[in-house]
Amino acid sequence: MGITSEVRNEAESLVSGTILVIDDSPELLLSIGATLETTYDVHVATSGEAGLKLAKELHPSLILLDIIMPGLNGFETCRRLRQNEDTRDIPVIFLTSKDNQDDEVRSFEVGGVDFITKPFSPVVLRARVDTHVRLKKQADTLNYLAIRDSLTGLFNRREFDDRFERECRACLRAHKPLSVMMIDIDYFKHYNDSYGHQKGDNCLQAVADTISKQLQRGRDLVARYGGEEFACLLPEADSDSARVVAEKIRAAVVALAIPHQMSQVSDTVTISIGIASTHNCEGRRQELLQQADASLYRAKNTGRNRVAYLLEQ
Ligand SMILES: Nc1nc2c(ncn2[C@@H]2O[C@H](COP(=O)(O)OP(=O)(O)OP(=O)(O)O)[C@@H](O)[C@H]2O)c(=O)[nH]1
Repeated sequence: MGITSEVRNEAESLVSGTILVIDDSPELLLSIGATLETTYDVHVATSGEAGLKLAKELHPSLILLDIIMPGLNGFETCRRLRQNEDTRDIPVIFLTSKDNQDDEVRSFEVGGVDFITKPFSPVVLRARVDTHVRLKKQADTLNYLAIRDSLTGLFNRREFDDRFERECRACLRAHKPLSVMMIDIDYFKHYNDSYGHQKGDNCLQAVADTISKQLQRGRDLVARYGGEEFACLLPEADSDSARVVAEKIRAAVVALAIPHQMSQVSDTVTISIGIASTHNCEGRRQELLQQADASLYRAKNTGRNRVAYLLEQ
């Protein structure tokens, strides 16, 4: 099953997920828990401060947020949730008092998606929570698909370019190096010709998976950059470290031992890798990619199944 159908099934499955309720009233927490616990994993916080902390840890599908609480009130809590990158996309439903239209208007102004009036009807609470959790899952699915390649599940080229730009800025600020690698499967046209396109797709998935597994630092990333070409970004890695990683990736693909009877370098699938590194990527992203490509070209021309690099400049 491909990535697209997997995520679609997930999004269409019965509503479920984690709900965070932020309210200082024990009775209300109990009755909300009793209403939602059969379907959802319900967590509670009794203050805005505790709620902000839990929201970052749990990343819930939805937050139910009381307005009047000691310390941070609901509006301020929501404002802070929206300011934080980790929590800004979590939908918030406010719990408002009956007949307070100002609160209802304000709920939307600070970024709430809905409000429920206290005392609430369990049926209405359930219906609204289900609706917003379902919408959130659909939005997550679309966001996920927008940045992924559907065959391999890796980031797509556009996402690679976006992250490359951000990582360049971060490395510049921290005065750290950065390396990029272009990876290409050797004689892949012959592979398709002799084993068929489906086997070719399986091979691409296996190589993609193997590359991902060799990237161990949290900020390292790999994308499918073209048909049988992958690009890796290694923030804070100089040429020496990038070469170590590249060699590990090359060896791991050899270790897959996928038969390739039409390859002219081996009887199994191999890859070639080109590296470019820099200590100053200011305005040089395109140039770095071209250099990595030029290195890849050299790896191909000097025998394939090898790593070639340009020293950082
Ligand atoms: N199965 C499959 N093949 C693909 C996909 N995308 C690109 N390809 C194939 O990848 C092959 C790339 O071939 P070339 O660029 O000629 O290079 P190569 O045969 O790998 O030779 P070298 O790179 O010089 O070692 C082409 O035959 C494309 O059809 C894909 O999604 N699935």
